[in-house]
Amino acid sequence: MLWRWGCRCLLRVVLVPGPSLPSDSRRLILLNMRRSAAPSQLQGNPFKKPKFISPARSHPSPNEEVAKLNSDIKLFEVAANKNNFLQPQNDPRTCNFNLPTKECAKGINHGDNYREKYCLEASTKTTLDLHHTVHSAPKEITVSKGQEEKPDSLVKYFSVVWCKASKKKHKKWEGDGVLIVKGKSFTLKDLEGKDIGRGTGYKLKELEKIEEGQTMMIGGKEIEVMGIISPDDFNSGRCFQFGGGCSAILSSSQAAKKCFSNPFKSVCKLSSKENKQNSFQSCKPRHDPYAPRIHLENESFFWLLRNLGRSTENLPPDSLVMLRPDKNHQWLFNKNCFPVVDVVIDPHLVYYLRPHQKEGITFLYECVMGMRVNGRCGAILADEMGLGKTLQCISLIWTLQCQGPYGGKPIVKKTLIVTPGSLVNNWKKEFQKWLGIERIKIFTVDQDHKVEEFTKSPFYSVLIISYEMLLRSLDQIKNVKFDLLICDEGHRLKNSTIKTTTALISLSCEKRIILTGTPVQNDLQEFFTLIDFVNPGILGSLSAYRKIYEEPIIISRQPSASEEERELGEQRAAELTCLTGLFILRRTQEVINQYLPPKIENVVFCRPGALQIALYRKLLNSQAVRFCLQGLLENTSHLICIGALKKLCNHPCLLFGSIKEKESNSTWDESEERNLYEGLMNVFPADYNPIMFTEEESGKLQVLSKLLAVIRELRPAEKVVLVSNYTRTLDILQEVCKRHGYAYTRLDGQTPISQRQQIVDGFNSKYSSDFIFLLSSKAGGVGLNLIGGSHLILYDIDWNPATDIQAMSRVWRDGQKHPVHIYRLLTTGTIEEKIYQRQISKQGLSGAVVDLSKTSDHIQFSVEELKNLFTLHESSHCVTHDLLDCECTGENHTGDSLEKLPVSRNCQLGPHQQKSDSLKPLSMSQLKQWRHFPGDHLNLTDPFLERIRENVSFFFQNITNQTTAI
Ligand SMILES: Nc1ncnc2c1ncn2[C@@H]1O[C@H](COP(=O)(O)OP(=O)(O)OP(=O)(O)O)[C@@H](O)[C@H]1O
Ligand SMILES: [Mg+2]
Repeated sequence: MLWRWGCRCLLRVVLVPGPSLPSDSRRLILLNMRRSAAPSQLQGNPFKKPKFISPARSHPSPNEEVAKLNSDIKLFEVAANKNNFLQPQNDPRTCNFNLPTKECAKGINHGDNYREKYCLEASTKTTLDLHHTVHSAPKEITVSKGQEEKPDSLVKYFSVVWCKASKKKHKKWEGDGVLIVKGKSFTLKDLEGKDIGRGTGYKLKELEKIEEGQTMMIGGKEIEVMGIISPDDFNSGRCFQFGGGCSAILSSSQAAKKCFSNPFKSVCKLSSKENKQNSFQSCKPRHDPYAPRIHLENESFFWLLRNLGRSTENLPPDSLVMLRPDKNHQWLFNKNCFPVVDVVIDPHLVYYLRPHQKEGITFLYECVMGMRVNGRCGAILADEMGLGKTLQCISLIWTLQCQGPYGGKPIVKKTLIVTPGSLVNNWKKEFQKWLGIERIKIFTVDQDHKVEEFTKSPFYSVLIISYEMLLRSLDQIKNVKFDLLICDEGHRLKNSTIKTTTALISLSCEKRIILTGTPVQNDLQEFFTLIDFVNPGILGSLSAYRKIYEEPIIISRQPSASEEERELGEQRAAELTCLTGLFILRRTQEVINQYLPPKIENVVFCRPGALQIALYRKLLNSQAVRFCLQGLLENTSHLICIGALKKLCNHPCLLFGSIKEKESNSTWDESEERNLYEGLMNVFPADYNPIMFTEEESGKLQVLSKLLAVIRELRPAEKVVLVSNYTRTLDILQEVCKRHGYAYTRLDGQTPISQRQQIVDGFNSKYSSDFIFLLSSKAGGVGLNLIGGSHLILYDIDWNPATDIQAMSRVWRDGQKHPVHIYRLLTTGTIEEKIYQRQISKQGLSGAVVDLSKTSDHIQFSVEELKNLFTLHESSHCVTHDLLDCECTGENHTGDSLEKLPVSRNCQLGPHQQKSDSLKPLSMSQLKQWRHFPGDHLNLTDPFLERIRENVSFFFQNITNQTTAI
């Protein structure tokens, strides 16, 4: 009834008191009052009212309460163990109220019926029943003086609202109360049971007529009768809990419904003390789960829901509501029987989230809450680069820090984020970008800000630290109880023996998330380590895992595998995918393509300079290379040869410098490198000075120089990210910048962590005058957002495709305003082409990106492979194109139709990609579909390529999100 009266003005004629009443009460009163000040009128949610503590009984200690609750839970547990938990439980002390049926588990979509049935009624019953058992009736009310000798039937109880008597036209009710009418007297009590008004000498006849809506004066107070209270509700004290108004004439559950019928009016904001007192009372979602504010951009979220077996009917389209816990979950995690409350993502964030991010947050929430795999709280979010893994995590942290499904209690107090050094401040920045500086207090660890500061202060809830610092501060970190652990770029934990992994494993935090854009997929043992880190023990012991999964899968993929072995391996792989797929999520770049500008990727085959060719020949004829090819040298000798050839491709002066360095070394005479470098110095001009290097000496440097010039000329407002794996090479590129007067900035391994974000921000700023960002891919290849640049030039190639893919993903990301141009420079016919071929065929074979830390040191080469590596193809325009078996004559081939071939970038485990119809590795096939043409082709439409063609033997080009003008 309270709600019905809630917001209207009342005009009432009230009773005429008898002559013995005080004069102010004796008048006939015309009341016209607003009723907004009484708590019952204000809040709507009676649970927010001050709790009544019976003066007749000392308040039970928290322990008593817990003991009581525990015994209740035990009852429930027994019932659950007997598989009875779907049957209604009539014992009011048990937690039967909180056992939703299947419908409940549909989760995200709670229709009205559902809300009524499970959220409101059940939750409130909990509260009612528990209060019933904890508090006894306030004796001074039921047996107050002068009332004892009269039978209860003569006593009547009413719920009322009251205010001081006044002649003001618009009055406000000041509070809820309980009116006790006995014989000819009234007593008015407030909700703490205190007498606040008395009156005697009324006519019995009039007293009998008191009814709902009636207003009257008593003891200097005006009151309005809201409803009748049953003796039971009065004796139990319940009427004092709920403002009297909802108890008497409504059954408890009805009352509950009423009290919850508008649960979104205000958000519970209780102080910690109040929180304790009202632990069963904060049962409203923090945000409106039904608010129609935003529109989902596309179908993918609905698709996900359907895939998860959830109903999409009546789905509130504009709010993001997390799955409600099912009965099992409640049984495991809701030991205190708190009412179940919707967890709703902050609409402020939802407004910005992409559909795949909403999906991702839902996924992460369900994982860390242990809803996807019973009792396991780990997840791997392996979205490709730039999909906003950071925002998804921030949304999760913010949600869990403020909300929870049980009584709304937050799930997470402290979060630990471990990330590569260059991203520590990026995380902080992202927190500020999405949540501002007030909502969450972030602490970042660096030289000047130690972990101790975080541990001593209750102020911060999120600690962001680099992997390196984590090792140094492990002891202090272990002293903090973190509820959520996020390992960014977490593929580095693939090795269980490295210190970082053991350190992180040693933390007791159960909810663990690994973020990675380049997950380990090809090495099953490393895969195990990552899985075992987030969900310890889920795959059993390592030895069991090897027997059950690893061995059969590996055997099945060998060419000699029997049909039976192949089948078994595929089944095991499928099983492993199925199990781990519950807590691994990977989406590819395609999901955000529509939000990004066009991307023009180019592989540019640069003709080597004359000096390069002469030196290359000499190196290939060296004793060291010959011995390598005969298998006569130590295992690692070929690596020295490969290293020398790679340096030469970047620039001959690098090779010159390293020979000079070696020669000055005292061990030079016995050095293996002597065999490689012998006679090489004679090939350099006699007066060669590496400091005075020229661009003409390196094919790639010539192309780079022209490329920078044309970008500067055609797009003066655009900037370039220039990436290399080597700092020495970066030195050369830096020198080129200086010579041409290009403003630049640089980030490499030597850059202090504390300065890295500043450098990135400076470059991204539209006010920055920097034209070039020199980036070491090892130091800053992962995670950085360099959207200030719209041209990215990958100057050299890495054995590991993941390293290059990571680096190339720095500019084509959310926030990029210009079409993005990516240039991968390779020296034609050299080892660089071979590495590229290996990269793409390896990708194709595995159907996955590979582990970032794999370098050539880990690669085993057969003699055949070494022969191929150590061959210079001087007459080919492009060896890679020659290998493609392309029917084109090399003249502006527009590529095969993309529809012809399955384009799968699925990086989960599963049936081997070789099963694909294509006999060729997939990526090679994909490359064939790119536009390709020789450098001397007549009609180059791309103005940038047009300008560099002189030094280029061949181009491959692929355009994503093509619009008209590039
Ligand atoms: N919904 C969004 N709307 C606008 N910008 C977004 C959105 N989500 C993310 N971004 C921005 O996109 C950029 C890339 O996000 P983020 O760094 O989280 O990517 P990531 O998935 O971690 O990639 P990586 O694997 O490279 O680290 C950031 O600048 C981020 O602020
Ligand atoms: Mg990232």
